[in-house]
Amino acid sequence: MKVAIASDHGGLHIREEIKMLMDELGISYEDFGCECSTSVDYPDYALPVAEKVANGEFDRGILICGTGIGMSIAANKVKGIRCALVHDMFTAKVTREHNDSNILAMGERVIGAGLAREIARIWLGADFEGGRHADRVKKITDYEA
Ligand SMILES: O=C(CO)[C@H](O)[C@H](O)[C@H](O)COP(=O)(O)O
Repeated sequence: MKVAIASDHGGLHIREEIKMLMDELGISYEDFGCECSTSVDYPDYALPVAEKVANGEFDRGILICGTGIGMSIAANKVKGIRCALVHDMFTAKVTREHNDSNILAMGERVIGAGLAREIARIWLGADFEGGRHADRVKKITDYEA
């Protein structure tokens, strides 16, 4: 699995934590910034990552900002993206199993690095169940088309 990861200035610390986790898990990733701790605009990071996942260059994406909301709103504008904003471990699992989410968004001003790490670990390891959930996801992709 190849993961594209990015954050704005509000998500720098969790981004580093998730990169350490992926190193430990042997998951290949590319970091698309931001490079600085000064203020940047989350769409400049969410949209390129979402496009790289949508076009198949990467299998999954992880986006972090202050709340995760801006990143998720922007990413979900890209056709083919199902970005889930997650701040608990139950939802991390179910959004993979039921929604086949291909981008995970989290907010560093909402949860700590330890919980973010567990959420990412669960989300990266969970599989789509298909079946009735595939019919529901297809209704979304049909609408997009
Ligand atoms: O988009 C967001 C809010 O939904 C993100 O949390 C941003 O990180 C946040 O808006 C940045 O705020 P700042 O006051 O410019 O640091």
